Amino acid sequence: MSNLQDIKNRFGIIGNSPLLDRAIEKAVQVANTDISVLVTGESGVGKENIPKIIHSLSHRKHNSYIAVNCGAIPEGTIDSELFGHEKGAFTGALATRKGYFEEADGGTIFLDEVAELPLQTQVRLLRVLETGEFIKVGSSKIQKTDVRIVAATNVNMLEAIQKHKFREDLYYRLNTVEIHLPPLRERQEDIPLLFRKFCVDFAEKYRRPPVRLSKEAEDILKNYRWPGNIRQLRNLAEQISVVETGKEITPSVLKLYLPDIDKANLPTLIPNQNTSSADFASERDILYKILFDMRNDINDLKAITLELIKSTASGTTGFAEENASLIQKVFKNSEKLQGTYGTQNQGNIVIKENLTPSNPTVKPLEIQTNEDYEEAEVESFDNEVLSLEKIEVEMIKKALEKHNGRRKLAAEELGISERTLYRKIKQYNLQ
Ligand SMILES: Nc1ncnc2c1ncn2[C@@H]1O[C@H](COP(=O)(O)OP(=O)(O)OP(=O)(O)O)[C@@H](O)[C@H]1O
Repeated sequence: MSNLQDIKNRFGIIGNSPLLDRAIEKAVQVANTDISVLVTGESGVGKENIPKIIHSLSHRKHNSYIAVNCGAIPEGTIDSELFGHEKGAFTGALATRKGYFEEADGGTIFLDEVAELPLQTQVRLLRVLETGEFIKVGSSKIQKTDVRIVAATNVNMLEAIQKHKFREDLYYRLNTVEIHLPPLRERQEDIPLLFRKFCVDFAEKYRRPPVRLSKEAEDILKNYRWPGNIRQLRNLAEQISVVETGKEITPSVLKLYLPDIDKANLPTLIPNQNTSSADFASERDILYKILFDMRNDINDLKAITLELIKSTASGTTGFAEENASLIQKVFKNSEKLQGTYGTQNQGNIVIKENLTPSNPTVKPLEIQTNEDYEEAEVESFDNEVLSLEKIEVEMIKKALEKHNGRRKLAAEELGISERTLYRKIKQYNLQ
């Protein structure tokens, strides 16, 4: 199959812009070679489609296609994930395990967010690219694999090289052919097409009448900057399809949803007469921080419990001595946490869900103080308190919405690393 429209249909790609067509044509041309391809373009432009096209039109199509998000794998385990490990290579390596490069022998590996690879992994990757050789973690045996690599990035690689975050030699090996996907603002003609298609899909999914777009609203969509690209357009179409069901979308409706025109989708705090807006901002920051600290402590506690279970099961003693530092860390932190609550908020912080009229799927947070808490009706209040996990999901969604899907900025706002954010997006299936 090589007809452009057939390929678009097969992979659900919407759009007729010459820049998009050029990218797909290039993917078709290189598919049947083993050349390494680097797919570049901003976040949300549809880079994931390109390696799929390449694999399915290549002679490797009957073998494995493995997509790996390099940004989502913790640094400590990425070598083992990619190249495998021997039994006993590290604590927890209970058996020998194949890595993706061994699993994908004869097939294709898509390395998404390749710029996130740690430097030591870049060295291993360069070796696979040059010789097809790799060594499992904890082994000295050289193994061979025959894998086609397609990588993707939304960062400026030359800048990453300059900052010594990415190896220059690896960049040139990966970038034998570059396929660039244009940002949505450079594909204006595709915007109404994409929007309509997404709205029809969501109307079907949610069993509602589809919305219609007025000519004026269409012009606004075409001239908007779309910093989050197609991902942002898709999210917008979903929100509108659910909330404005069956309506004609006019500029005034549309403006409610475009984040840099209307900030209504950000978390809102219940105003307290004596509090300035600067205080609200810092209170929100403190809340973010407390929530993420709490989450980390819970994970540490889980680790201790697991160790405890294991040592009980195997009948070994000395658990407390062996884990003294971990135990100390967890309990020190929890004291700190109680102190923080006590001084910052003098009691309970209660977080409630609330629906906005403009968007019932987006739930801004309200923060209540102790006084409010005493006034609240306990029964209904119990139902409204969010679980920690739900709060975390909401926080992440808000931060992503606020920054139009730009994970770097969202991670900065949340006070977590980009890598942690990638993991959480995957964990909660947020994008
Ligand atoms: N041409 C297109 N037609 C229809 N849907 C598209 C198109 N391009 C992208 N999408 C959709 O947009 C969303 C984002 O695409 P994708 O995940 O491939 O972006 P990306 O460039 O890999 O982003 P990131 O760099 O953040 O990983 C996906 O839901 C995808 O299905």
